Amino acid sequence: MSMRWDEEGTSAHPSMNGNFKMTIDRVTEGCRLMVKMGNSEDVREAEVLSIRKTPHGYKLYVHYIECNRRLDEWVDERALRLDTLKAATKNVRKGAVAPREMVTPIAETQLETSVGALVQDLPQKKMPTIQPPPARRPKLDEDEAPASPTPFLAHQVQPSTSVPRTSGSMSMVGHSEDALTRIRNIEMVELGRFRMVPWYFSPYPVELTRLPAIYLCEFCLKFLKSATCLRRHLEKCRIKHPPGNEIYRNDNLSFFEVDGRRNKFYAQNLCLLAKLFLDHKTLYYDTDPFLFYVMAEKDDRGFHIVGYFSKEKESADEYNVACILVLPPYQKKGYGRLLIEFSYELSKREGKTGSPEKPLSDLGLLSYRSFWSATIIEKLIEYKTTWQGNGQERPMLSVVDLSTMTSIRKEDVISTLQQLNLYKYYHGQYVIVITDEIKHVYEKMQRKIKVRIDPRRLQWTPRDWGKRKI
Ligand SMILES: CC(=O)SCCNC(=O)CCNC(=O)[C@H](O)C(C)(C)COP(=O)(O)OP(=O)(O)OC[C@H]1O[C@@H](n2cnc3c(N)ncnc32)[C@H](O)[C@@H]1OP(=O)(O)O
Repeated sequence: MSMRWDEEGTSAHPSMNGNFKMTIDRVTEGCRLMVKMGNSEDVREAEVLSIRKTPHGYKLYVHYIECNRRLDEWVDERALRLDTLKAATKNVRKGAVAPREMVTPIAETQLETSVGALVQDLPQKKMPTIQPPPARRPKLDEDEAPASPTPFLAHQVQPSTSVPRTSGSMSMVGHSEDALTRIRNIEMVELGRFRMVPWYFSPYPVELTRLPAIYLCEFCLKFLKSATCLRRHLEKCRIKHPPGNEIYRNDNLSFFEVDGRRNKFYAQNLCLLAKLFLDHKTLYYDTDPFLFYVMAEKDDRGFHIVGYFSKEKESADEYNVACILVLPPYQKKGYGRLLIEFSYELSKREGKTGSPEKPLSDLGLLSYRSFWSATIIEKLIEYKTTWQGNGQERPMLSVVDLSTMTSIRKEDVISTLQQLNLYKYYHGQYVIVITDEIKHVYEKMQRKIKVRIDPRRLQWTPRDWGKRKI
């Protein structure tokens, strides 16, 4: 449900009539109401996830219904359409959200903190105190830790309910409904020459969640609390590329294979960073069973991380990608497609078919659909145009053939053909139909794809992890 703020008219805002004070008191975590979105004139139905009292009134963290969580935001109480309030239907977990009266008002100076044009006017977040979790948590260096030690991660991200897998770079389970992990906790990340506004929660040490920005070494991904600490770190840090073997280089683009067991520090830091932009994954600290394929761009200062995908050393479900990410400054430029293409090149070398771990995010689905379509259409067109059968009839091309040629799992081939409307039931069997229209789609796609993976440049031999110690 969405409407324009203008159409509704600010005069209808309940703050204009006398019962505003009374109504705001009825707003609780879990309730729903119409809210004016921060960066537009749209008004959408939203769920209130958290409420803070500030010297200027209330701030509310809201999730817009049927929208991706990366649009969740802190809004001013004036953005609320209080006359549309619907009481909370589900029980808010005890202890997950601080009752309003327990929240300390935020100092005015803190509210005005801003770092660069990208920073939103967010209050410093004060999380409710939760029992500190058991072992294995990322740590700030001793000399970099804040003077007063605070409980570490305010939340153990590993879900307590039963899960199919309890180790891994990230699990597909645990699209957390916990109020705490539904709230973005890091305001800004500085990585190399970029500043990025995170999309989602990531379990960085709680000390860092109170800062206007956190600073990451772009080569080893160590997180630091200030630009000064980063400067000091950079004087010592000798690494100029991701750890592990460089297994591919074409012009200035490289891929490094990072073993999650041998390079635990890097792998964990990579997962923490990635979680800021991955919503539907839960972070674990056991990176041993994973390999991380990090794509980096080279210049005279070193290899700068662009994105990565992780892959289980041994996947019972034959997944060839666990998590995939392109850092926001590099998104929508074709790098996601390159990562996906690379993952299938690895599968081809392994002589296997593969598929990404489910569920896919909205952007993941778009990217995979686009890659699968382009790859399958390419094979169909190649097949149609290159057949030299010396007058013999062309043999039928099957779904299994397409799957073998591309390493795209059979089910994904079928769903792509269906989506492209190329899979038809004809005379009692399914046949693949290549239309003229699809040739135009193919030409358009070819024009769009600027860079591709060159398989000849891949220096990599698959390993049998079953025989090795993971
Ligand atoms: C298995 C899993 O891990 S699923 C999780 C996937 N990862 C995430 O969601 C993390 C956050 N998102 C990302 O990191 C990136 O958006 C990725 C990796 C999904 C895609 O990377 P990008 O470099 O942006 O993708 P790329 O530029 O190659 O585009 C690939 C296709 O997706 C489409 N696409 C990508 N982003 C968008 C967007 N924001 N809006 C619309 N279409 C988009 C592109 O148009 C393109 O399709 P086309 O060639 O038909 O035009």
